[in-house]
Amino acid sequence: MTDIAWETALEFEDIRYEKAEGIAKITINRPEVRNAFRPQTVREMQRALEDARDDLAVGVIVLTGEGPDAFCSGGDQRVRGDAGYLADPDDPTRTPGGSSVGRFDVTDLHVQMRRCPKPIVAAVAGYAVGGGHVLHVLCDLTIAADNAKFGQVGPKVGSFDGGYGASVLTQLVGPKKAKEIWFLCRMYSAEEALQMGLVNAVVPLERLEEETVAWCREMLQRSPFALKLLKASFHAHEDGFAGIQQLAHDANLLFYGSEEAQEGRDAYREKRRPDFSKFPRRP
Ligand SMILES: CC(C)(COP(=O)(O)OP(=O)(O)OC[C@H]1O[C@@H](n2cnc3c(N)ncnc32)[C@H](O)[C@@H]1OP(=O)(O)O)[C@@H](O)C(=O)NCCC(=O)NCCSC(=O)CCC(=O)c1ccccc1C(=O)O
Repeated sequence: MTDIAWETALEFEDIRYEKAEGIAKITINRPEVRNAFRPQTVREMQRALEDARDDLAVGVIVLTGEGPDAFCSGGDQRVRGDAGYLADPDDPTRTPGGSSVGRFDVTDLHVQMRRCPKPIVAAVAGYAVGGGHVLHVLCDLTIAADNAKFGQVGPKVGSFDGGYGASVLTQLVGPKKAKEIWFLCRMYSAEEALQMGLVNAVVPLERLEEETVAWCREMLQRSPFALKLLKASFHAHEDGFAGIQQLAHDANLLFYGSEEAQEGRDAYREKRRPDFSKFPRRP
């Protein structure tokens, strides 16, 4: 039993989005398909993540799946088209945007999770499979229930994720193990996942939320800006120019708070030449 009072933050169809004590929780709520995501699910998750990012009261985000059977089983294979995913409820041959050419909606979600300045914690019960496994890999931390099972199934079902699904997995478990996971499509227990560095902790199923909330509360005690910069720093070299851009813009954010930067701004507003002579040329 968790001593936290979740309150609905925004209403959605495929997900639940709740908040409490500075924690935002996104729950994929499609247990009838083991929490597989369709394009609408992904768009709702994007909207919730955007809200959690912008809410100054939120410091940590939890991603989880409804029920004990699955965190997420990946893309909903019932709406998989010949070119991505097609899921306009009024016309299953079209995407929600109206095009009859499908798209991979999760690409943007992956980037959003990666760039989100707040830690994202996966709470995994049951299966984290396929595109669902990639979602937990992209979370900053993963707490697993003892019934969790992890695996990639792409080569079994005619799919693969050579993006973050391969590169970040390699960072976590090493290239040999990452290739084993993708090439053989085996399932791994929570204990095996812990041993290979794929998850941070394994707890009894009934304690999953309690433990996840405890980790979140601990992070909420830490400096939010330090956590934001740490996350960006961890990703900087892996994400190339995009990673450098994030760190550089964060540095500019800090620079804006300095007298030196303010002299430039004030001089422009006051229509005078800026005087930077009093500022040190730092070695
Ligand atoms: C997850 C299982 C191992 C769970 O097994 P089990 O507990 O025995 O339950 P089942 O009886 O199999 O399933 C119950 C029920 O759910 C339906 N279901 C389960 N998963 C899916 C799914 N992914 N899509 C649709 N429906 C699903 C299942 O059919 C049952 O329904 P019934 O009506 O009762 O028959 C097992 O269920 C399983 O193996 N599931 C399939 C896993 C899978 O193949 N996932 C897709 C992998 S490919 C993928 O995820 C896309 C990759 C991707 O996201 C991506 C990658 C790179 C770029 C872009 C993208 C992108 O946008 O998609």
